[in-house]
Amino acid sequence: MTGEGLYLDGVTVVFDGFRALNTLSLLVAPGELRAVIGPNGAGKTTMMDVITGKTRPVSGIARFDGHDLTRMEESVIANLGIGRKFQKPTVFDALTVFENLELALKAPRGPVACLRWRLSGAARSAIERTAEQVGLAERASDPAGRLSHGQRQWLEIGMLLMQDPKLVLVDEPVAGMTDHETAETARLLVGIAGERSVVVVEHDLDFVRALGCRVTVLHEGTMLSEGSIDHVQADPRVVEVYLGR
Ligand SMILES: Nc1ncnc2c1ncn2[C@@H]1O[C@H](COP(=O)(O)OP(=O)(O)OP(=O)(O)O)[C@@H](O)[C@H]1O
Repeated sequence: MTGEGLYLDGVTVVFDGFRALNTLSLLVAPGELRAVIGPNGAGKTTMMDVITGKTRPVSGIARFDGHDLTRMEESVIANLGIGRKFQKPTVFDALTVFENLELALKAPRGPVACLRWRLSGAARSAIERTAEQVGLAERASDPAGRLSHGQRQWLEIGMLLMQDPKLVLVDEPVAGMTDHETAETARLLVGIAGERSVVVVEHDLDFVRALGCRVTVLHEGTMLSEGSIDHVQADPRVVEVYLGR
């Protein structure tokens, strides 16, 4: 992997005089998997919003592979290769798993281009590879509407992967999942990092432990602690504001 990765330094976001982010700094290396935890209102969503260009900081640096994210439109940032998965999946229930992945594939745009668009062998293999990667190869011809809650989340992660992103942001992926699905999701996310950076916001600490990655704890819009899950769980400041509650 080449490039600078994600670089936030001194990022401050103010809503009506309230500092939702307060000089937040965060470095995520190319290929790194990072978990972000913190109490409600800590600024996790706002941080993701700054990275995708939805929210503008009043000060600080936000860069991805050297590109200044604070000056780019959301669509331009998406085209840089930053993909975001929200909590609620947006898959098409009537289409099969394969068709959902096909739709998400970078295809030529415009009506004429679409008419000429035929699924090439390479595209088909990419779809099959992704279905395998997200544990849905056996379900490729089933309508997405028949998938379980967890499988739908994986399909949406697969749809993001079809765009070949360099950075994937994932918001509370295991909320509402069974224990088995949660364990599988950890395995899936570990598997997709390496080729790309992955930032996961999550409250479920058993799941975060299963990710086996560096953990950043946010509190009141800034970084409170960072390190292995054992390190942050033993940090008295983290216990006081988050774990001890
Ligand atoms: N558009 C907005 N206008 C005003 N205040 C906002 C806005 N968006 C977020 N905030 C405030 O900023 C703070 C940080 O919110 P944020 O949603 O980023 O926290 P979070 O860590 O994602 O919380 P949660 O775990 O509950 O999702 C909160 O106090 C929230 O009320």
